[in-house]
Amino acid sequence: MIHTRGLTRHFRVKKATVEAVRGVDIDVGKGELVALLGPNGAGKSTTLRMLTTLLAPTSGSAAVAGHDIATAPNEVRRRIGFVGQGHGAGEDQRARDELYTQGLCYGLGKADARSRTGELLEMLELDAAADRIVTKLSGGQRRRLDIAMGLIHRPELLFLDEPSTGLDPHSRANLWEHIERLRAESGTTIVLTTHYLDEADGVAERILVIDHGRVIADGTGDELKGKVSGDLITFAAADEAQARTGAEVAERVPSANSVSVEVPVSGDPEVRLRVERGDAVLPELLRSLDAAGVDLRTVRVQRPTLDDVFLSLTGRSLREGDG
Ligand SMILES: Nc1ncnc2c1ncn2[C@@H]1O[C@H](COP(=O)(O)OP(=O)(O)OP(=O)(O)O)[C@@H](O)[C@H]1O
Repeated sequence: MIHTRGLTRHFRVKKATVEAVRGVDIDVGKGELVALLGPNGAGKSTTLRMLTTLLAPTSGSAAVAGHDIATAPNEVRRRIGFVGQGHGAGEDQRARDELYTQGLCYGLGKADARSRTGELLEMLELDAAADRIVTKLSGGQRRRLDIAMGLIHRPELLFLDEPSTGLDPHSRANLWEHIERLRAESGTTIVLTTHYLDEADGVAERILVIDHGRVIADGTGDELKGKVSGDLITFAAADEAQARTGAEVAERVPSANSVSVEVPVSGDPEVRLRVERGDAVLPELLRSLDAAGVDLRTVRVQRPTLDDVFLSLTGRSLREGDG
């Protein structure tokens, strides 16, 4: 559905060149739900704008929905839907009219535009809001209306640029339910951008991690996390001396690395270590800590997160740029 090779976009800003996207190769198959994950300014939106023919690449090529973005942009546009970061819907129309007009703009006949409008209002649970003026809709309803607008012409491929930004947690969860249902019902291929780790992890089947204009990792959430060295074990001891003894014990765990002791101003001192398989080493570690007389307060084993993945690839936390 998408094949890009060496896709690149530079911007001239005063006398400097901003390399927003630097030689990106992306392959997305039919029916996939793929997230482009990266911090602000990574090049996600610029990539999407090129794939949707809104922006010409500086170099490289891309075929989208079977057509070349440079030589057949109209063919591409006919087959895709794009929901950008702003609102697509106007201000003073009713939601239903907005959708219907959009259908006519895309060349649907009147009867088809009317029935498609009804279908989408139902699918995105906008029935109750259908006769309200667009500006009176809630943030979540407005975003769902944007998505309905992007879907009016039954595109094979839908691009969503940061669809949940600005929504409260409840509306975000609700939006994702709708997107997942839409996919299950229509098989639409979906490519979205996000800088929310939990969203990429929870919703996407495949994640492309983007940083400084390049794809630096590509895989399922589990595959990406599997590349990070191991699980994190954290245990709290009754006092600092015991925590230090605990850290010495932890150092002897065969696969242990990055053993550290953290002594918070309030609360119990903690020992952290990375191990290959947390569940496999925990029984022996607990026995050894007990034998060394460490009075344990709590123990946690955490699988790596996507933030650990990003940290191990870039040396920076994605959360630092999280809005
Ligand atoms: N029209 C433009 N002119 C100049 N520079 C631009 C333009 N559009 C984007 N950039 C720059 O290109 C880089 C990539 O921006 P882009 O918007 O693609 O990032 P992003 O990953 O989508 O970030 P965000 O999550 O903030 O939308 C940034 O440094 C941005 O400032």
